[in-house]
Amino acid sequence: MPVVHSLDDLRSLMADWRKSRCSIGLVPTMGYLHEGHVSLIDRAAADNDRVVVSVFVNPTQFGAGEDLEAYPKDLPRDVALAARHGAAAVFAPAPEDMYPAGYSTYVNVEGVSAELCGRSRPIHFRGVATVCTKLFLLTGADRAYFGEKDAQQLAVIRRLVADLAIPVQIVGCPIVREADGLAKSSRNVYLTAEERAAAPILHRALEEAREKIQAGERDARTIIAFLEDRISAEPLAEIDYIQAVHRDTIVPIDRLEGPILVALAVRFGKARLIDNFSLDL
Ligand SMILES: Nc1ncnc2c1ncn2[C@@H]1O[C@H](COP(=O)(O)OP(=O)(O)OP(=O)(O)O)[C@@H](O)[C@H]1O
Ligand SMILES: CC(C)(CO)[C@@H](O)C(=O)[O-]
Ligand code: BAL
Repeated sequence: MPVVHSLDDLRSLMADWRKSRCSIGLVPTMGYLHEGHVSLIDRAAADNDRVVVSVFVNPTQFGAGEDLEAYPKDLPRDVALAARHGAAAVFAPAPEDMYPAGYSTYVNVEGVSAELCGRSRPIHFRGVATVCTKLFLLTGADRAYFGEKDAQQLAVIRRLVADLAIPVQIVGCPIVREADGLAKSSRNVYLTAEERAAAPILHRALEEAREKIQAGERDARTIIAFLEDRISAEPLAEIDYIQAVHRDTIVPIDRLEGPILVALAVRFGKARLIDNFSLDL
């Protein structure tokens, strides 16, 4: 399976695939692949003739003081895993090829980027939208696969391709979890043993909140206060945000009605973990 580093090599490989009338699935990742990524690759391989997995720790989505340098990497392992799950190529560009000297063009998806992670990571979604636009244009993919763990990212990408009329179908894939409910994340490696043992509180609390809503609770503040109480009782947890929003527009809501997303970000030591659930009410 080819590992492509340059933009020109990627373009010519995609042109070959197109010439053979193959449909193309794209799975954008930052590498250090786990079962969450694998579920996206499996789905892409089931839906498309060819799958390209991108592995790129995108510098423009990291703010000052975030973990850009520390982000875990293991390209040989990623390549082997992607190949085993049916990928036909891995695209692993260098930052200076994606952002050469003089680079000045960014994609800003307004509104949907503002709340949740946008509050504490103000430039994050500009970087995500920019790199994803570039990946969509470079690959000409028919479909691109994103995890529901990053629910706001999924909403940003859906808005982006609708607004810019990019002809790629965006496919959302369910959250893959550890046996104790913790959402799989490359950043889980930052957790100490004590923090790892405490982190499943996020999923437990979200499940309890979901049950309350399913039992009829419709006041968003009640649900958020419940989650704040449950999570702040864990001494290792430091809440970044807990919010209830409309799932597509990411606008905060007071009443839990329609397509809702209840999402949180919580720090455990060096790891900032995100999780969520969504319901159609
Ligand atoms: N547990 C998971 N279940 C489903 N999809 C996931 C999961 N974790 C990541 N993904 C998806 O994989 C894609 C690439 O994500 P990324 O490489 O940032 O992995 P990550 O584990 O989420 O990393 P981090 O948590 O450190 O940001 C994204 O679309 C993301 O939503
Ligand atoms: C979509 C993405 C690969 C863009 O860098 C990243 O934000 C991620 O891994 O979710
Ligand atoms: N999965 C989102 C990538 C990031 O946190 O930068």
